[in-house]
Amino acid sequence: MGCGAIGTQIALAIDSGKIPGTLTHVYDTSKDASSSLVSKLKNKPIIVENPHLLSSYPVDIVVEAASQEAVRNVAHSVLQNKRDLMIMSVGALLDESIYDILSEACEHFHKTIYLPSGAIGGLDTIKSVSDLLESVTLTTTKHPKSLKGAKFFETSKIDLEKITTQTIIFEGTAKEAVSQFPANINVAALLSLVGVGSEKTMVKIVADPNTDKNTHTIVAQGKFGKMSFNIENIPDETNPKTSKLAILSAIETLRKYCSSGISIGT
Ligand SMILES: NC(=O)C1=CN([C@@H]2O[C@H](COP(=O)(O)OP(=O)(O)OC[C@H]3O[C@@H](n4cnc5c(N)ncnc54)[C@H](O)[C@@H]3O)[C@@H](O)[C@H]2O)C=CC1
Ligand SMILES: O=C([O-])CC(=O)C(=O)O
Repeated sequence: MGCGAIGTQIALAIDSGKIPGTLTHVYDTSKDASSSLVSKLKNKPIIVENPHLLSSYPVDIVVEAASQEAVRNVAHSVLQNKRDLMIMSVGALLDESIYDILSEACEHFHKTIYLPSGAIGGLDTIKSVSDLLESVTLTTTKHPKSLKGAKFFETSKIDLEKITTQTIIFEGTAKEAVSQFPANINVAALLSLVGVGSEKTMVKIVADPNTDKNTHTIVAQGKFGKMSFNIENIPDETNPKTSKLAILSAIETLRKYCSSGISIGT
């Protein structure tokens, strides 16, 4: 579900055998996007007419790489149809009612939702010390063009076109960040879910016209000590909002899902 930057690369990884699975069906609200994806593949999946059909076939897992709205509309029915689900638009899960409904559905239908680490690392360590955490902060720096189109700019006076030096665009909680920048800061949602929650995880978003990277800096402190994690991601060529690592992390999660053998890491 979602045939953009992430969905296309996942499909190509299945087609090339890197992920040992079969891609049977795809869906995108844009027919051009789904047709363009299918045209790139040797083994052609069926394009379905509505997203609920994806889980009506006997598949093992449905992969969401579309939008928070797609998660809100389709995630529950996927679990109800007894399919596992991988979610990239993790920001949708910061709505507690959605989180609770999906979490209960996982238990009820004995299914799992997979959230790849996306564009960051360090989630394994933060997860391990979660009971001892006192603070978690995330600073994300992107080129202004990678922040374009965010809901935040509908009401803000900041004009991205006029930014000439590093400028702090937003400072606040992960909850606010994810609602104002839904396509930019899913990583804040991931950090919130494994750490101190979305009201206590603090986020700073910086626009830097002189960078060609999507940089995420995480600092976590608590009764275990202090850790910091910095990553300078190369953005995807087709969608500069999305880092190459987010795509690779989705591919690795699915590769692991489709493989047996030794599993390394927390
Ligand atoms: N967890 C993480 O670390 C990361 C998550 N993301 C998120 O993953 C999602 C996909 O990212 P990209 O592939 O880079 O985006 P993209 O914009 O390149 O592609 C998204 C595709 O989904 C389609 N789409 C949008 N709403 C839809 C819906 N309701 N149902 C079906 N299709 C729909 C669009 O037409 C588009 O073709 C986005 O929500 C993005 O914010 C992106 C990067 C990192
Ligand atoms: O890919 C990235 O650098 C992060 C991103 O867009 C997100 O978390 O939504």
